[in-house]
Parts: sequence; structure tokens; C-alpha cells
Amino acid sequence: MAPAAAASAPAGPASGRTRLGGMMSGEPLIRARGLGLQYGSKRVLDGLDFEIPAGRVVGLLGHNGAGKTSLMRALVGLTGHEGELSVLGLSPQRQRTALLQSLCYIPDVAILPRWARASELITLMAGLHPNFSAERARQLLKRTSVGLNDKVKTLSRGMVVQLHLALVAAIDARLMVLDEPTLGLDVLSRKAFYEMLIDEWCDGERSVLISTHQVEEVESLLSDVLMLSEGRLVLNIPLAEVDERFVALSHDPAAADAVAAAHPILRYRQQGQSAALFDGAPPPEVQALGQRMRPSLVDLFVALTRAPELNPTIPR
Ligand SMILES: Nc1ncnc2c1ncn2[C@@H]1O[C@H](COP(=O)(O)OP(=O)(O)OP(=O)(O)O)[C@@H](O)[C@H]1O
Repeated sequence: MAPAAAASAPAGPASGRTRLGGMMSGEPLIRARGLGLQYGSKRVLDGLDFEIPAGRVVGLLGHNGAGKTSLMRALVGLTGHEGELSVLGLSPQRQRTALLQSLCYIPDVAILPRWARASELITLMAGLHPNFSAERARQLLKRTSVGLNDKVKTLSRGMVVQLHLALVAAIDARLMVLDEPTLGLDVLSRKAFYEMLIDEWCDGERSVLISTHQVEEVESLLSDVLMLSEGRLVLNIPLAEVDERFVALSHDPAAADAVAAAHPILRYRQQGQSAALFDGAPPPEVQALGQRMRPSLVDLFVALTRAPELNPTIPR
């Protein structure tokens, strides 16, 4: 595959920059070059190059074991890495304490101390985090069905997640890293979670990196997608550019051989029709055999993360 497009705009001229904490304005919030990670003899992340600028909602997608959690752990300094990694202008490993002032990381949103009341958690957070606003947390809690006096052990899983997000979103940070935040939630709770995240935390300057398996559901929320397969980045693209790069064609079954000869990265069925997905435009005579459609993120995911032996047309 062609080198992945950076999910970022280039940084502005150095002369126009001002310093914000550990970084210059206009610099990406995350910058990785040749990022790798190995556990024993197992290579888990391999040569990742990407940037996440300010104001983005980035989906981190990949099959089970693709390396999503490992990447997030490296980003927040919980594990070592090879290559260059800068998060908010800091080295996650060497400057973790400073980094955590401006970064929220939630490995599992549904875990809070069962004995605590919501009001006690707010008091606790106010004591722990210098950028936490108790007033903001109380405001955010009003969006949920959780009362200030409710104890965590009396809440449903969906309510715990809402409470956790209210607490975290009350931190004035620049980057939020969420590892499968809606795991185990029903569709209404997932919707409520993402609505609160987008409405209450994303302000055009902050960025969020979310890993999830619910690819269809997050497609409309994301500005960019990073896709991992077996520790490698197989896609790094703003959603707005998917249409320019990938071409999906629905076609008559009679055209199947001619379409297949143009090496689609995926052949599938869409609304009862045969369809093919191409990385780059197929020749005009092939395009004329079908109708162009918008490729979905799910189709891209299937095409780019299937085991190579099942998908020999994908260049590795
Ligand atoms: N501490 C560890 N020691 C050894 N191997 C590990 C460790 N943590 C993760 N791995 C391996 O690294 C690979 C990537 O795991 P990781 O948890 O990052 O994947 P993931 O994409 O988050 O998966 P999932 O979607 O299932 O949560 C897997 O093969 C896993 O077995």
C-alpha cells in the first residue's frame, strides 16, 4: 500500500508559533516516527508513523490483538517503545507526570470504587488533579441520570460509564485517550456516552483518540481513522478523504470477472448487489461497469485488516 496519509495538517510556520505548556501551538498533539514495541520475542507494534493534531476525533481501529491497547499504553507512558514518540510535546516515558496534567487516559471507563458516592468522587478528583473542576463535573452530571448522592454500587454499568465520563470530562486537558470506552454498553448508553463526549469535551482544540470495535457506530463521529493490523498501520486518513482515495463500485454480476481483473481490495455485497472496493481509481472502462458508492469504514476495515492469506490482493 502507498504510504499512509498523515491524519494531520502540517504545522504552521515556526515564526507564528507560541509556546503552550510543553509544545508550540500548531504542533501535533501526538507525533510518532518509527514507533515499535516488542514483548519478549513478539513484535506488537511495528514502524508506526502518524500525527494527531489539535481538534480531531480519531478512531483507533483494529482486530483483536492488533495492538490498540499496546499503542495507547505507549502513548501514556505505561510501556516502553522503540522509535520517536512525542505526546503534547513530551516524552511519555520520561515526562509522564507532566504529561498526565494535560492528558486523560481511561483504560476502562466502567471501573470506579463501588463504595463511593458521585459527590465523594468529585471531591476526590478535586484533590488529585490540578486541572479538575468540581463545578464542571456537577454540571456534566446533570446531563446523566446519576445523582450526586448515588453510590457507584447502585448504578447500572451504563450509568457508571456516564459518571466516569463526567468526572474525566471535567479535567481541563488537551488530549483524551479512551480504550474501548463503550464495551458492554447497550446502544442507547453508547449513544449517550458519545454525545456527552462530543458536546461537552470536544471544543475544536482538544483531541480524542478512541479505540473501538463498533466501527459502524463511530464512523459519523470521527474526523480521522488510524487502522492497525498485526501491529502495523494499514490506514491513516481523514474521513473526509476516504472518498477521494477509495472507490467502491456496485456492479452487475455479469461484470464480476472484469471487475475482479482490476484487483479490488475487497469484493462484497451491498444492498443485494455485487460490489468491489478499490484503493485508488480503477481504469475508466471498469468504472463504467458499475455505479460508484461511498465506501463505508466497515468495508475498509474488512479489506485492510483481513488475514493476508485471505486477501492476497492487499500489498503489505
Ligand atoms: N504484557 C504483555 N506481554 C506479552 N504480550 C502482550 C502483552 N500485552 C499484550 N500482548 C500481546 O500484544 C498483542 C497486542 O495486544 P493488544 O492488547 O495491544 O491488542 P488490542 O488491539 O488492544 O486487542 P483487543 O481488541 O483484543 O483488546 C497481542 O498479541 C497480545 O497477546
